[in-house]
Amino acid sequence: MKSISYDTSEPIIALASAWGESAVAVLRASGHGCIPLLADCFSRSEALLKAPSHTMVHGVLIDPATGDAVDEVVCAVYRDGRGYTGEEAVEIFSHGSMPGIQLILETLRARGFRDARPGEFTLRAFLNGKIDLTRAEAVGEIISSRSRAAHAMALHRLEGSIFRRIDSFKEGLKKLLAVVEIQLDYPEDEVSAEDLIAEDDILQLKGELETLAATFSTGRLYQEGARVALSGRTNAGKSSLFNLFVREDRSIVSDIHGTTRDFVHEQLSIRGIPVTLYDTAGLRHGETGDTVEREGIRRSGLVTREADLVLYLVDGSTGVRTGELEGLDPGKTLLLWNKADIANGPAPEGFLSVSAVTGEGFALLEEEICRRLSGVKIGADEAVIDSLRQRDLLVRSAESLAQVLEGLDAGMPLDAVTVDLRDAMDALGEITGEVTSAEVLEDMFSRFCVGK
Ligand SMILES: Nc1nc2c(c(=O)[nH]1)N(C=O)[C@@H](CNc1ccc(C(=O)N[C@@H](CCC(=O)O)C(=O)O)cc1)CN2
Ligand SMILES: Nc1nc2c(ncn2[C@@H]2O[C@H](COP(=O)(O)OP(=O)(O)OP(=O)(O)O)[C@@H](O)[C@H]2O)c(=O)[nH]1
Ligand SMILES: [Mg+2]
Repeated sequence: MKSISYDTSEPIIALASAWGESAVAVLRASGHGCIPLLADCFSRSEALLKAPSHTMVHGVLIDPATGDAVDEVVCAVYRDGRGYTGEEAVEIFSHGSMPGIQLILETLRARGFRDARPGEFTLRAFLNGKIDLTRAEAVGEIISSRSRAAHAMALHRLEGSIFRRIDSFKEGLKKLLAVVEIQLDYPEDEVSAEDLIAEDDILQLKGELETLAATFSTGRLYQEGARVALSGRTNAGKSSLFNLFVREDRSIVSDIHGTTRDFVHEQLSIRGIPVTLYDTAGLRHGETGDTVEREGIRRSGLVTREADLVLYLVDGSTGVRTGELEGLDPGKTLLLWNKADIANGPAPEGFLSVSAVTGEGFALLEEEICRRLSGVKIGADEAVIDSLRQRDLLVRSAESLAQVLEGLDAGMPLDAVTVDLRDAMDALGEITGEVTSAEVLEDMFSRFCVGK
């Protein structure tokens, strides 16, 4: 545990801001002795050496080999045990010039810094006990978040929401294990596992683990988004509804059947869920269009098949054609009764009434899309996971508890049941990083960006 194939005591350096021209760039240096190393190539060497933690020093970086100025910078100083990495660190705010950044990196490499590996600053923060693994993962998740909702959820995790949940699960298990382990020390007392372990407690804990594991699909949804396709016969109003969603005249609308020839798509956000919305070529029954239209319909069919949710529009002024709803997958189809403003009658059972022209029913439609995609409603302060690693470990922990319950039912001896209890505990320990192999750490942090 905690033995990584590269040296975590060496001073490291990396560009922390994006690689490119910018107003100001940030370079991070971390590791024992990095302040004196930098002071050797700084115009105000004494000021840097004496700077208290969490203060800034302005000066000029100088190449000590030549005495040439490298760049005018501001250094932020973090003393041992403080700051992000929990070790001596300096952030250099330089001009955001690409050749300038390269020159700084070269100068510092020559002074004994080595280039940081991806995620190495965060790895050090973990190894130095500044953050647990759920928070370390949250840092990566914040950076890669693709929607505001995903960002807010990841920030919540950085603030410790998952850590606290796991910790409370661990507390519950710890109490159970304490009782059991005392008993194991006195094998002469004949107490059965069933007498010691309350099945209800295990059942409840198992349920909570499964509930948290299940939030993974929500976390993924808000991060990766969903594909939603508009489908239906020609002239049903798909392109009109598409334009209402994207709030511009993106797709051509006309009363000519077969106006949309090829699918069109746009990115949008529906109640915080990133959605790729597709407008497709309308379907014709009986009559066949020209070859271009047929190819458009074929391509649209592929889009519909791949979609997570299909909004199937029926023109409410002409109604449902016989057989037109056959072959739709009810699991991922939302039936819409469009043109409610001029429809002959109310929406039939199972249809949601909307009008792409007046906007009637649109808010309800958005709500229904959100409900259908996420399945569950997530409160603002609820913990949601977005890590496959955490999900798998939660499932493993819950499975171990299932084993405990089976063991109790089968009248298994106490020591056998204890093995499963301990495994449930170990899986939780892996989530926060108390028991984690070097391979897991290397794998996790290698997916971070350099400089993080
Ligand atoms: N300049 C800068 N901005 C940054 C970061 C950074 O490392 N540097 N961060 C990196 O991701 C994020 C913020 N994370 C940080 C976490 C801890 C500390 C820190 O100095 N902690 C002190 C306590 C400070 C206090 O008293 O509030 C400590 O642990 O001693 C700083 C930034 C985003 N912005
Ligand atoms: N009154 C009314 N007219 C609508 C509504 N939605 C669409 N229309 C009209 O219906 C006609 C067809 O609309 P489109 O959005 O082009 O229909 P489409 O489903 O994309 O048609 P294709 O691309 O041919 O498959 C247009 O004249 C629209 O103005 C609605 O809710 N109410
Ligand atoms: Mg169209």
